Amino acid sequence: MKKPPFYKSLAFAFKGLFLMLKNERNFQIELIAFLVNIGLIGFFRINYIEASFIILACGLVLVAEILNTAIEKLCDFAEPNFHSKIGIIKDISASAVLLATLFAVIIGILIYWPYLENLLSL
Ligand SMILES: Nc1ncnc2c1ncn2[C@@H]1O[C@H](COP(=O)(O)OP(=O)(O)OP(=O)(O)O)[C@@H](O)[C@H]1O
Repeated sequence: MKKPPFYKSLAFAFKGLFLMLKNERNFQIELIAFLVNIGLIGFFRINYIEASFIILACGLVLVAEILNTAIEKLCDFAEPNFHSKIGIIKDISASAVLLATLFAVIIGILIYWPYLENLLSL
């Protein structure tokens, strides 16, 4: 099969992103969390390095959610009925999102804490 040109591959990827935005509730929530963080970065005037860590942590959660959704869809396609192996694959896939979220929360606490203390002590 002939490889599609680069711009078409890009268009397919954007189509995938659009489908995530339109159909996946968890992805929508995580995107809102990312936007809230962008607001907090502006509000607290967080420095560039710390802001980069927050953006990276949020980005990893979103990427993990996309991969988890792709694996879930592949599972549903391969085995539409209940199957214990499918359950294990889906649980492991979901654990990637959980772990990325836990690390993002830890990073958030470590970075925002001094700014919060500063705000509350004024
Ligand atoms: N075909 C299946 N066979 C066995 N267990 C399944 C199957 N489908 C789902 N499960 C179990 O139910 C859980 C939830 O699966 P589901 O596909 O609904 O994902 P989800 O986490 O609810 O994601 P989303 O909210 O994106 O749909 C899985 O982690 C798995 O434990």
